[in-house]
Amino acid sequence: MLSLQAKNGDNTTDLFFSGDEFSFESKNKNGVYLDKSKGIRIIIKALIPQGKLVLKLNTFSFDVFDEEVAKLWVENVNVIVYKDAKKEKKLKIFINPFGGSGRAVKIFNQFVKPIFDAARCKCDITLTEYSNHAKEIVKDLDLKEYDAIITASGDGIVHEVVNGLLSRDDALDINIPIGVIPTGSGNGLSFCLLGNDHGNSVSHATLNVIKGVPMKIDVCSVTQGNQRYYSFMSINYGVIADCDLSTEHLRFMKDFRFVVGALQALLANRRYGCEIAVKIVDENIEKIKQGYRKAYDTSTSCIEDDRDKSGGIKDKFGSVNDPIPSDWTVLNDDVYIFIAGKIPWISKGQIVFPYALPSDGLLDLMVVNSDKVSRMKVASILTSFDESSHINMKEVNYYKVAALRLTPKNKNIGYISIDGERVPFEPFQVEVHPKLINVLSIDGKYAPTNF
Ligand SMILES: Nc1ncnc2c1ncn2[C@@H]1O[C@H](COP(=O)(O)OP(=O)(O)OP(=O)(O)O)[C@@H](O)[C@H]1O
Repeated sequence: MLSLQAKNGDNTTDLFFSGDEFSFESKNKNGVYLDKSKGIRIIIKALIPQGKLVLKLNTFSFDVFDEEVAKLWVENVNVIVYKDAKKEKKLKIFINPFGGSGRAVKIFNQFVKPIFDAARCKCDITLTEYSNHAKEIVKDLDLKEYDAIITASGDGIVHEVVNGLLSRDDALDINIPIGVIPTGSGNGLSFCLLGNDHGNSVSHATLNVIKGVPMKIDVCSVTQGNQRYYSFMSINYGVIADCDLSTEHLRFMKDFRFVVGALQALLANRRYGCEIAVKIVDENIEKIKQGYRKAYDTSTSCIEDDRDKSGGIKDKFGSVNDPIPSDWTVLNDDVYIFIAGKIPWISKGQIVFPYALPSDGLLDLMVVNSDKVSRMKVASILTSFDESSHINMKEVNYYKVAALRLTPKNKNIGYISIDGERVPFEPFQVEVHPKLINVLSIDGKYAPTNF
């Protein structure tokens, strides 16, 4: 990232330059001033790669003697740098001071804020004070005041922001994008946007916010009892839900807590009884793989948004309280793993759904039945997500579905989680709503999963 300033008398000129890693700012009266006859000094603030994982903010300057040439150069560079992205964004930022290992505020002030300042973004910051605080604020936020809502947190605050936006009366007309700065322990959405190497890098994530444009993504509606939740990431029952929710007290371990959770669940030999009913669209893994590749290469994954916008968000398959539609398939087995999701990564190195697409109108579902599967095999499935080799294992059932319902059978064995947040241990139904939310993305895609 570069930040340029040019000064000529007291008039500042908007100067921006960058290749892939640059953005700019013009300078105020404190900038170094060269007399007009001597030219213009251009100050460049650049995000320079430092090693593989971090971008570091540096400042350079050079003098230009012809003001017109300087302006032209800067204007052209500006177009290259920002492309369609809005410059100097006004950001509503939520920081969860207790997310991840509890260092979000320090990380934000030290590494994120200086980059936003260099790019002249305006930051309106709220430190979340309790669970659902961000959701409450977003529900009543004057969205016209901002260009994006940013979470400096894990996926929990993203979930709150999504739910806050979609519980508004104007939910179907909302275009404000969400940007993510990964300071939580999971950070699944950040990995989807930035890939495995940079998903935990706050400097890359900040650059993604600065230079990102809105990208539409699907969101799932989940009905449970008389409640409705929205899920952008995953819905979990079985070992993976246990990994997350039984280890909340181990947050200091960062993502290693998920390993501890898996060991606990397997040693306890828990079986998770349930009935799963699904509206299957595809269950042939080769066809699913080809569909993903084609959609990814040609960017044709988006289904048309032809929803009727009157009367808010409507579930076309009804709710969990309705009879199961007759064309759904009922899988009546106990499971070790049940996870349905809309995004490839659920946390660092955990590419559970390598064929998930942001806006194909479908949910990816993975089920591992507990019949005839050893605990060793479950352990090997859980440790295969980094290379997504689980999709080739015969014990793993991978589906593309439009909707599903899960009814737990054994009372209170395990947890049910939506985007990592615990919900009551009761039946739930999920369906996908295409293109409901925008996220900021530089290239309009999730990172490739390469599998
Ligand atoms: N001040 C607060 N006190 C207690 N809980 C909070 C506070 N602010 C937010 N929360 C809750 O903390 C939970 C976790 O938030 P967040 O996603 O930021 O971190 P994380 O759990 O470390 O990351 P991940 O969800 O990816 O594992 C959310 O459910 C949110 O509602």
